[in-house]
Amino acid sequence: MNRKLTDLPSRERTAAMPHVRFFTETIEAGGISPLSFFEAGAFIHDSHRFYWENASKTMTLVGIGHALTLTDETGTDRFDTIESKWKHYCEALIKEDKDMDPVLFGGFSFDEKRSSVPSEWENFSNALFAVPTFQLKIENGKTLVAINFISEESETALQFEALRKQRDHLIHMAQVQESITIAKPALTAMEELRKEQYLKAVEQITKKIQNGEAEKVVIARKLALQFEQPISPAAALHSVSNEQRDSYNFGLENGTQFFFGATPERLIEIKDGQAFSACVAGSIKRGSTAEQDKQFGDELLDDKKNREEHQYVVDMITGVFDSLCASYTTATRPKLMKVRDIQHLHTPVQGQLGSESSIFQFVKALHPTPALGGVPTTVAMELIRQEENLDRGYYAAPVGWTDASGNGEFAVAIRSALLEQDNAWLYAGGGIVADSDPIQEYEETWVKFRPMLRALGGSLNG
Ligand SMILES: C=C(O[C@H]1C=CC=C(C(=O)O)[C@@H]1O)C(=O)O
Ligand SMILES: [Mg+2]
Repeated sequence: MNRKLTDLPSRERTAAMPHVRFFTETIEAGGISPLSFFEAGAFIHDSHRFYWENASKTMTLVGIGHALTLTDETGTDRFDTIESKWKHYCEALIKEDKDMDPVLFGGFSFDEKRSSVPSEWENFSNALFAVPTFQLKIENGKTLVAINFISEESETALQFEALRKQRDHLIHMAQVQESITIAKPALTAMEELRKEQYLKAVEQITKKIQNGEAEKVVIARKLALQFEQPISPAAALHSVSNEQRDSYNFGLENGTQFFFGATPERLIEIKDGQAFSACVAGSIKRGSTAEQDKQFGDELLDDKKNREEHQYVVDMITGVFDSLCASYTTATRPKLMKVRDIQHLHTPVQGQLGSESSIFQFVKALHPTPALGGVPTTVAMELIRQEENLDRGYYAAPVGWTDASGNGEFAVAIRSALLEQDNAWLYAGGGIVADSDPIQEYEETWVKFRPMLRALGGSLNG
């Protein structure tokens, strides 16, 4: 194989990292349903799968099995840790021109200071990323399947041949045998956890903002759902893929747990030297008629509180682009972003990448944007820890992928849920500013729970 070194800037090898060789081999396959491939993967590599569908529906990724797993226990340096580990492996990559880049897919925790209170997120470290053993990518009408294989050994031909056989079996199952389980088990219980504490927190935070202790703080809350049967991750993905045609639909499997969602909010996309982000903050529900929908949208565009909530996000993201891009452009005023269950104020930002700016540097500089944290960021983070007192886990944090060439895309994992067998935890929050009203913010979180309630079969009426 001709060795093609990736052109990532070389970085001194992390001493503790093993000396490895990173093989990848791509074939073009006939039509494969990504969800059938995901489903078939359960028979080969249960508990180590991922799914990604971009919002524009131009690219779908499915990962089966872990050729490489990267985690972070430090918390504070989780972005740098994953970036340096990934660069180390990329430098060992051996690929031919016909091969697609291996992808690294995963998510980060929202907060480096994890809650000491036991929570459903205990089995998630501060970052969980994987290079899949079998990687399906559907883009530009092409269906590509790659084998990724990392080894410290010199003789790997037999292992690679065995992987080719598994790959062919996986493709055959996905094309011929698997049908997606779309059954939605009946909901047996739904609990609003600590509703009164949430309302109290919004009231307290609003007062603190009025007293000048902060300008904006996002406060979230949680629903706990119980079902008659365990929920199939493939069925959950099948629902969001059909119902949420304008969102990033994602799923990350970790043992018996599955974190998935349908988020409208891009954090950063890097493609061929261009950087793209989206300021999404300020919300109103969809109307029940086209006329009412337009009326609500116009109301949102003219609403002082929501425009203020939105502007904090624009100021912060354009500030990051100013520092990491050679140049950037943005819109002078927000437009409406209408997705299935809600409409938002939306200001896109686009820039020409600066020479040393990587996707992980953007993720580190952007997270948390004021759409998920607040202003000032450090003050808002402390107030979230004190008043919201919820282990957000990977909710509202960056989730997405990058490849060996520095391209990639991350969204923020809102409109999301964590599944474990017959349990589900759903998360939703909202930006609190001086003019916030606790009941209106509470109602807004019900609108944001809708995508996951719809996908899981819960009542949409709050
Ligand atoms: C924090 C959430 O939404 C954020 C993103 C868009 C609009 C928001 C809002 O209007 O409050 C929030 O900043 C969530 O959906 O849980
Ligand atoms: Mg809001």
